[in-house]
Amino acid sequence: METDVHSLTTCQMGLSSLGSSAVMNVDDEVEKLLNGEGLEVNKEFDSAPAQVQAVALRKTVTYIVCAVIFNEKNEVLMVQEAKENCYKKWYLPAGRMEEGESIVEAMRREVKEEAGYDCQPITLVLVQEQGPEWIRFVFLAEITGGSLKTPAEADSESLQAEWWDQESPLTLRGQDILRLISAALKYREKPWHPVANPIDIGCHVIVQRLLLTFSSPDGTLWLLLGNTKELHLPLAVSSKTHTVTWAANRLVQETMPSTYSGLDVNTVGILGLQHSGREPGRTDGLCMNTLVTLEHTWQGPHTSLPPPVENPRFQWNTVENHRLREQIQQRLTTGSLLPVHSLC
Ligand SMILES: CC(C)=CCC/C(C)=C/CC/C(C)=C/COP(=O)(O)OP(=O)(O)O
Ligand SMILES: [Mg+2]
Repeated sequence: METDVHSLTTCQMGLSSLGSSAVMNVDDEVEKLLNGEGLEVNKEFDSAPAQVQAVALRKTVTYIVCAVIFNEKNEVLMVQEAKENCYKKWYLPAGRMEEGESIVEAMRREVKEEAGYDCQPITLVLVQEQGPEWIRFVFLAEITGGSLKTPAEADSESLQAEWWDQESPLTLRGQDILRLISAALKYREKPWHPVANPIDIGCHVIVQRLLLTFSSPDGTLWLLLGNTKELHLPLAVSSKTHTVTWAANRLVQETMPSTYSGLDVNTVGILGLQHSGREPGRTDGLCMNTLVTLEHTWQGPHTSLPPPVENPRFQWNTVENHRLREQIQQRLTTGSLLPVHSLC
């Protein structure tokens, strides 16, 4: 027990109170992420599967983009599919990202091809993932030009587009889009998280940068930091066999193995999503900057403190900078973050 207390006392030196450049670096990283900015992805990861290979679009990863666009009557833009397996069924403008595209370019291309309109993103409203093989990016977007695709313009991309009042009967290609429409409508009615559009920073793998927090009952806020070279927010690479957000669990498992089974790791949402697809095979990855909470699943004598770190490459630090602490706590209590749904 003494070891625990000692290690925690050592760690109670706060970010700012240390005053070193290493700590300033973390404050700086946190500040940028809270502002929705990105950070370059260092190639040295803090947690990764045994083999880390660059992901390749359409080979090891499929990104799907999807747009929810409303008109002034709150009708939603729908497209009638031309593909054999869903012929004449209706869906949101959506499709697979192509090599060399950014996420926004892919979304705009799909809307143009399938619905006839030019558009621009308002914000991402939802990211869904089924592990690193399938990730779907859902935008709330608005029209900037073009015209509704008519049946006379039918081609292999779609048969036509229409505005749907969401009540008239319509044969849908999949019920999955109802959740996407609701997410976009909720944001349109009340923008409940800051605008979150992709940040143009390339990465070769699918990785999470973690703002991994522990909150003590007295209001102390702790961050788990990597300490190799300089203190930094940990980077956890996803593995093929799990959901993308499971990488946070692996990092906790590796860092606090004795207590892991009594801990709850919860990815609350995304602060920013980094991607640049310009160099196929080299920048097909992405980095999700996520806000994650760690909690004890039961309450006991020592559960007001973060679980002891058993791996020398990591440490807990308290957030001493008041402004940063309040901002993180506010984002945690209001849940004002881009949601990420892990579907398997
Ligand atoms: C993470 C997650 C929810 C993944 C599953 C998404 C999903 C329902 C995939 C199946 C359908 C699919 C491949 C849509 C792509 O759009 P499309 O078939 O319209 O592609 P295209 O326009 O490029 O032909
Ligand atoms: Mg499509």
